[in-house]
Amino acid sequence: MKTLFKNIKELLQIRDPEIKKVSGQQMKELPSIKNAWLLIENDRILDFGAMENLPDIDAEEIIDATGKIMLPSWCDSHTHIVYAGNREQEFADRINGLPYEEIANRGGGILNSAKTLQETPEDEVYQQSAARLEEVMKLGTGAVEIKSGYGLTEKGELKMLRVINKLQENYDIPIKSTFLGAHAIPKEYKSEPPKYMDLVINEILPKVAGQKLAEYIDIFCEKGYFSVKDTHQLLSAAKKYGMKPKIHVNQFNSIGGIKAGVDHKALSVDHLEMMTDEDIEALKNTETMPVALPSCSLFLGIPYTPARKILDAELPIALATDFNPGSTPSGNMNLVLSLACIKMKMTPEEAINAATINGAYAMELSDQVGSITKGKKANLIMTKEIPSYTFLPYAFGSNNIDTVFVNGKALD
Ligand SMILES: N=CN[C@@H](CCC(=O)O)C(=O)O
Ligand SMILES: [Zn+2]
Repeated sequence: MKTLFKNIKELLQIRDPEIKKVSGQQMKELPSIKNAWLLIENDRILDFGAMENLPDIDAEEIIDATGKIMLPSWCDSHTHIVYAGNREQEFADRINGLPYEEIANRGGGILNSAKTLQETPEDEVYQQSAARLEEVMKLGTGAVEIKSGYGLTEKGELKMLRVINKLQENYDIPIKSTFLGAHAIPKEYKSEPPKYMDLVINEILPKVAGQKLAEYIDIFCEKGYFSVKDTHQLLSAAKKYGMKPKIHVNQFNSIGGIKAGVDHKALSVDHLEMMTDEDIEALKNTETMPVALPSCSLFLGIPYTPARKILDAELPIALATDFNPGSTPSGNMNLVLSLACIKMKMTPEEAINAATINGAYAMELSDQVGSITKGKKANLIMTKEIPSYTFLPYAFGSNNIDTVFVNGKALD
């Protein structure tokens, strides 16, 4: 089945197949064709070009995209979409002056979500998570990473990862699975944290790997959570199973997590709200993608990742949502794009690159999604009639998407 899109106002993010990510100055450029056509066959991009050179094409379906912009779907490389219940009470507590750290110290936060997850039947966790996945797909997300980390017991962690696997089976977008057993130290291990690390490394990790439930390993490397030493220990253990690191670092403090991630050839280091010059240096000449999560900064009222400092160092950046019940109860990549421009001073071109091709890189999906490239998946966004692509981050809070295509099919 061939579908031809005609009269596209602008077709964005056209890349050669060998481009896997863009960095620094390169991020200022967003290659495009104005007044374009795009041909897809079944689930793949077949060809594209300028309307003035439109060849004779025999397509079963023709879609007139006059006034509309088309681009690859968002690639959200950091989420915790699988969880149970919500934490709106903590949201109200924070408004009343209780800090996020204090809520966590009182057994709320991640431990609160872990309790709910453990008490919720697997099917119910699946239903709640599937609803969130469908919501973000309609908002234009065409590839996503999902972490465990609200189980914090062998049973709970495996339950979460099975739910992620079931989502992978039942949904058509690429979904990557990450094991985040080292997300917080459960209450019963508070006096002996090394024993929890022992459980994660020697009991849970081998089962996760044995059952092939996750491709990546994650840890919350942060004061009060897990140390740099824990990080080295876990990442070394995971390497034996071929699991690459994608880790939570520098959210509240810079304690050496970035260097640890880079030493273990992390695919990505995520959060990065607190960045020292040494952290920037550690990222230079590496293959590790820095990932910023501006919706988390908005929701918690913490600093935004210093994007300009990172880009000025000629490093790349990817943007992701961090969708989770505690620090970011939103999986809206369109809002992420706006926040990146408004609060992190990224240009619209930089933000779109960060949310597409660089997001794909941070999930090792550059050969499938993240750009308009022949042979890539037809996971696409067609906007409403808008004046320019800058309107997308500019008109924050509005839904400017007309239709989302997954594997070439329009979502209803
Ligand atoms: N920072 C660590 N983990 C999550 C938040 C978890 C929660 O509060 O439930 C994050 O990425 O923001
Ligand atoms: Zn996170």
